[in-house]
Amino acid sequence: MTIIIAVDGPAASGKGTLAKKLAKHFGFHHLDSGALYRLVGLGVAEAHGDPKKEADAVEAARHIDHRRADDPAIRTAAVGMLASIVSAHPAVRQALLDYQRTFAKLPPGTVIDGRDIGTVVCPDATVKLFVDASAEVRAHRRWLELSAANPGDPPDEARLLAEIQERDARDRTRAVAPLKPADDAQLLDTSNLDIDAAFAAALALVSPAVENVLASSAKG
Ligand SMILES: Nc1ncnc2c1ncn2[C@@H]1O[C@H](COP(=O)(O)OP(=O)(O)O)[C@@H](O)[C@H]1O
Ligand SMILES: Nc1ccn([C@@H]2O[C@H](COP(=O)(O)OP(=O)(O)O)[C@@H](O)[C@H]2O)c(=O)n1
Repeated sequence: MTIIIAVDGPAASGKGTLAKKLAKHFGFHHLDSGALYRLVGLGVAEAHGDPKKEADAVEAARHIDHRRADDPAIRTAAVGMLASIVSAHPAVRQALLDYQRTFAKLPPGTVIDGRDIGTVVCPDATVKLFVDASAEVRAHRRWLELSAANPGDPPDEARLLAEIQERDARDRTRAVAPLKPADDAQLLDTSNLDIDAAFAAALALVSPAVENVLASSAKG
């Protein structure tokens, strides 16, 4: 039985950082589901389509190039905004569902981060985390990240905060798979935790469930 750790949360809450570290710790596979939506957003832009048009967004979703998941071009605030617009189309979410669910089953375990992993993609996940932090803290973290990636042209922090708030509001209020904690998710606020402290807290929350499954599969 594959162990699935679902890590959801709003923009720049640190869910990707925690998901990667958890995957490394347990020797599990990691999927950044947000990268899929970012690739769709980028695909629409490159095809000169309209992200608000479901047909344009679905076309891009059917042709995403997974090899570009590490492309820095998808990490910009502008592509984050496009991702949030295309991800509100039900048919786009549907087009990406099979890939995520197939990935989730890779043995011995997977860690997937996103917005709807614990609620829609993997409602039966072994354990679910919902990572959060204040909007100001999240915008500052994203500012540090984008400034480091592009020191010659750092983004405006106030604008980043506004964009993150706009994106979160859209993600939280969309009709399909809105951003919200699953009923059985464990909440982790990282506003006052550095990366090491957040990881220690995340590990303490998920370890009991993971160890439990590992112990019962060892017994056979
Ligand atoms: N607890 C934390 N304290 C300080 N910085 C953090 C923390 N968690 C993540 N970061 C940094 O904040 C930025 C956004 O984190 P990331 O994991 O990409 O967030 P998300 O996946 O939720 O968008 C990254 O530069 C990351 O290194
Ligand atoms: N499982 C997911 C993951 C991302 N998304 C969408 O994709 C956008 C970009 O996601 P992301 O995880 O890369 O964003 P950040 O948290 O890294 O800023 C989000 O704002 C959501 O609109 C989603 O709808 N469902």
